[in-house]
Amino acid sequence: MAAPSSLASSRLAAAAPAPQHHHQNHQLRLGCSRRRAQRLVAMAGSGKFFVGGNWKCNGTKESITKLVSDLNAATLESDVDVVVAPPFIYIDQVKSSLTDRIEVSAQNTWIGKGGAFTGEISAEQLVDIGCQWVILGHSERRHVIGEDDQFIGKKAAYALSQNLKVMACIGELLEEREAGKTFDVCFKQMKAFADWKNVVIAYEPVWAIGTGKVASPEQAQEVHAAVRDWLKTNVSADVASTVRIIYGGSVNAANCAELAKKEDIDGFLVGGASLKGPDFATICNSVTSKKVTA
Ligand SMILES: O=C[C@H](O)COP(=O)(O)O
Repeated sequence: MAAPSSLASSRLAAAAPAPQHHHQNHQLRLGCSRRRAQRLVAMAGSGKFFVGGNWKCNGTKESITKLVSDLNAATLESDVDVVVAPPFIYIDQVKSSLTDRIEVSAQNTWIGKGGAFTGEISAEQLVDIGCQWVILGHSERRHVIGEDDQFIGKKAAYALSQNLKVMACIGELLEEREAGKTFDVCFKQMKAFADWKNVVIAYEPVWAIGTGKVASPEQAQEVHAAVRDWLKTNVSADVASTVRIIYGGSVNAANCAELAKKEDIDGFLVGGASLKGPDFATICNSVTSKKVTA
């Protein structure tokens, strides 16, 4: 595997915590190469590169009008699925003004059917306004709001039952990585999700989110490969070979190309850089780096 070549990537990788050591790493990587060859065949036509923009709790009517305008004007490669996730109150505005080329996601949803749940938004309501996706299990909901695996798993099952597609987020805290628990944490979080059809997995190490300390391509690839291996063992070879595993955490226009070259990185979930239309378009178009090495 090629090391990051640009100065920017090298600096960012150096700032990140040390890679996870795993005694089966060599076998894992050899296995992944074989899996990749199968996966490209299985994914043909349906397993596009995927980039999501999570706008989090940012924006105003004015700034979102500008962002949508920039996105509408962007030239996007044809072989990338693009989704943006505005705050709830702007979804309708975005949905009605954004090109159909880009799908729209919520950042959360209620656990079940709507009703007397003050402040919540149901999956049925999201579908009603044309929203196609929902982000679930994001670290800010796990670690700031306090959502646990069981709650997240139920939300995912209900959202999928209502025909929303799901970006399912997993990822370890810094102290969990330093304790060598990255894989265990991610696998435990994945057990909460039962149905993998219409799910994209977003590996987002918590220490990399909003910190500028992006995971190195090797760090991200290592976890993505392990996640795929876990799916093969615990779900099915078919799911393992077709599900998209995207990386999130301080992805930007400068570091996306090196990350995209890794065989098990199928795209990105982008926070801060998704608020700038041209930068987000550059990240979407990093699929061209993927094609060079695939
Ligand atoms: O959902 C997106 C992630 O939390 C990444 O955010 P970030 O790109 O600002 O680090």
